[in-house]
Amino acid sequence: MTRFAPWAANPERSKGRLHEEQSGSARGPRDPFQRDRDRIIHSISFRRLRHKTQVFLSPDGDHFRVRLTHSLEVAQIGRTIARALGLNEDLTEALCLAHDIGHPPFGHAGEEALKACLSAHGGFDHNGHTLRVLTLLDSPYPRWAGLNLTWETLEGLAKHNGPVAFPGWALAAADAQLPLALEQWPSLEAQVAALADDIAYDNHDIDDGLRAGLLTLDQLLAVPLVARGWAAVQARFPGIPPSRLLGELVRSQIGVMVNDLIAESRAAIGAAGVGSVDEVRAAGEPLIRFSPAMREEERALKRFMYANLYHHSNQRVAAEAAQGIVAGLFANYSDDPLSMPEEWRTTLPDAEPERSRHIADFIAGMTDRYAIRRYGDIAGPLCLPEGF
Ligand SMILES: Nc1nc2c(ncn2[C@H]2C[C@H](O)[C@@H](COP(=O)(O)OP(=O)(O)OP(=O)(O)O)O2)c(=O)[nH]1
Repeated sequence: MTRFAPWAANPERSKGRLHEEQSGSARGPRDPFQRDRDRIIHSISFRRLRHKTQVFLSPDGDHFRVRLTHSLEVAQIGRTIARALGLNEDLTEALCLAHDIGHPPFGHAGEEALKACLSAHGGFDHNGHTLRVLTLLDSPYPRWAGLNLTWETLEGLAKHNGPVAFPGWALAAADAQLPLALEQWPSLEAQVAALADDIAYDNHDIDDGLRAGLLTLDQLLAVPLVARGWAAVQARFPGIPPSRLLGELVRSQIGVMVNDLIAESRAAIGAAGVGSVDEVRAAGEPLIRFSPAMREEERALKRFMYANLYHHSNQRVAAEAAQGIVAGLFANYSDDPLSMPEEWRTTLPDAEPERSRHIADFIAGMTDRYAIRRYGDIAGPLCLPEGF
């Protein structure tokens, strides 16, 4: 008897890997999606996420999220939703853990800078770069480049934001290697990973924003979802000082969003009558979703967070400095490739666009602190603005 609902991705029916591998029990009794999850956890690019920006650049404070802790929180939320809906938890977890592996140093600021550096050579985006890292750059195996993940894991990462009409350079290259049906919706496991991502950062960014002193509770109460949650928390804990209730506010808001998503998605799956993952892909709409009311409230929360935290003046100044570092590294390595480490300079292609892409691959793999160090080697000691 199968352990999964009929609409779940079933490892026994995986479409397989680009390079055939011997099955067998030599590496433990694990199915293909468990092995993908484990490959990601053991990869160098996953470990580097511990020093990559989530919101706060190269944070000094040990309590702020970075891409690694964010990915772990996404995976926790994703597994909860997957289990409630009878989905494959291992595939969901693999997708949640890997979804940000393509992020360059300094988060969105670093991404914008690399996009500009590569504007004449196909651009840069972190989702496409995730595929490039996992299919080409991170290569721990003797016989092929990349982690040789299953089709389902690559599909889910390629379509993290749904069907892709116009794949960017890196995604198109991965799709040419192993066609990923980019025009279709991905599995429900991938759809869960995408919304678990939103639930995680909507909430942990509130927590970090308050901790950093860039957000205040009074400001946040202008957001209807938060105001309702705060009233409920206060009613449950009368007489407790507000500072002791902030953690409870964030915790309970995650629960409210997760419960809404599970109820709405269960109803959507039932109404669509899908009986297989192929029918999920052909459904023509996402079946993992918030209720219309929660979707509106979540969008309002995001608008608030962009205006008040992500684009806060402190953040903007720090982001400009980060962009200067990434652009400076790119310009330096373009002019003087010999200043790259041996493994990068000896494999540098002569012709464009491969040459610039190679330099961008090196920079995108850097952690925040490594990028700061390399830039310091080139430009001398750095005076970084507040917010770094
Ligand atoms: N400091 C700062 N953080 C930002 C900015 N834009 C987004 N973030 C943060 C907020 C969230 O913690 C996180 C969301 O970005 P992600 O790359 O993880 O997700 P996004 O929805 O942008 O793309 P994705 O779903 O991965 O395709 O990054 C920004 O302009 N400045």
